[in-house]
Amino acid sequence: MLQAIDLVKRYGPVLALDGFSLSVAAGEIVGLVGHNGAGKTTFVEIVSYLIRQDGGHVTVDGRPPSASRGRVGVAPQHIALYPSVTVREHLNLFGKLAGLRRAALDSAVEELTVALRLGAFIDRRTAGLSGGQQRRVQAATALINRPGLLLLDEPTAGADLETREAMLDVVKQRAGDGAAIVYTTHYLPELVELQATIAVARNGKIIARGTYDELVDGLPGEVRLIHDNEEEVRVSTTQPAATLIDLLGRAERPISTIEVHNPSLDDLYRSLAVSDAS
Ligand SMILES: Nc1ncnc2c1ncn2[C@@H]1O[C@H](COP(=O)(O)OP(=O)(O)OP(=O)(O)O)[C@@H](O)[C@H]1O
Repeated sequence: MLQAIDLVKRYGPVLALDGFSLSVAAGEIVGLVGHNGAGKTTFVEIVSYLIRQDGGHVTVDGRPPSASRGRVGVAPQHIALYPSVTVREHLNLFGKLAGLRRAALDSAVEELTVALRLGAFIDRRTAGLSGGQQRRVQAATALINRPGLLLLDEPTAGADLETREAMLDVVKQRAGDGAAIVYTTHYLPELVELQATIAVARNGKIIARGTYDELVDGLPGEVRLIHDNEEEVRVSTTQPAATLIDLLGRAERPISTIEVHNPSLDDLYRSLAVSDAS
C-alpha cells in the first residue's frame, strides 16, 4: 500500500531524511520509532503531500502523494483543529471533503463518536476541549472516510488512559479491516499491544525493522527487589521471570517490593547504536 524508497529531504544544512525507505502492506501496522529529530514527522509530511522530498520516490497504492488525497488519513503530531468549530462540524466537514454524503457520512460520524468516545462533547467547540479530547477529534478526522493508509503521528501524546485505550482499539480494528497504518510513538508498550512491526528511524533513515521479538527480545531488562531492611538487589537479565523466581528462592529476608522492567525503546536504541558503531 505504501512504498517509500530512498527519500531525501534537506532543510538548508540539515539533512532531515537521508535515504529513508519504508513499505507498509495493507492490514499492517508499522510502529515508527526513533529519537527526536530522527525524521519521522518529515516522512509523514511527505507521504501526506504537505511537503515535497528532494530525492527518492513514494507511492500510495501505486500513485504519488499528489494523487492520493482521500486515500490517506493523517493525524498530525501538532493538533490542527478549528477552535470555533464543534466536533460534529469537524467530522461532517472532513467527511464531506473526503467525498462522503448523507447516510454514509451520518453512519461514519456515529461510528467514530462511539469508537473514540466523543459523545459527551460532540456539540462543543474544540477550543474548550482538553488535550486528550482534541487528540481523539483529530484522529476521528483522519479516520472518517476509512482511508486505505493511515498516518498517525504520536496520536496518544499526552493522552490519558481512556484516550489511549480508545485509540488503540480503533487502530487495531482499522488494520483488521485492511488499512495500512504508520503509527509514530515514543512508547513501546503501545506497539506491543498493537502487535505492530517496529521500524527504527535514526539520522533520517530506517536502520532496523522487525517484530518486537526480533528487535527487543534478548535485550536485558531488570529485576529489582527491596528487602524489609531496605537492602536493594538489582539484576540485569534477558530472562526476567526466571531471574525473579531464582532471586525469590534465594532470598533470606522478607521482601517489601518487587519490580520487573522489560526492555524499553531506549534499550533498543542503545543496542542499535552499539551495533552501528561496531
Ligand atoms: N521546517 C523545518 N525547518 C528546518 N528544519 C526542520 C524542519 N522540520 C524538521 N526539521 C529538522 O529535520 C530533522 C527531522 O525532524 P522531524 O521533525 O522529522 O523529526 P522527528 O523524528 O519527527 O522528531 P520528534 O520525535 O521530535 O517529533 C530535525 O533535525 C529537525 O530539526
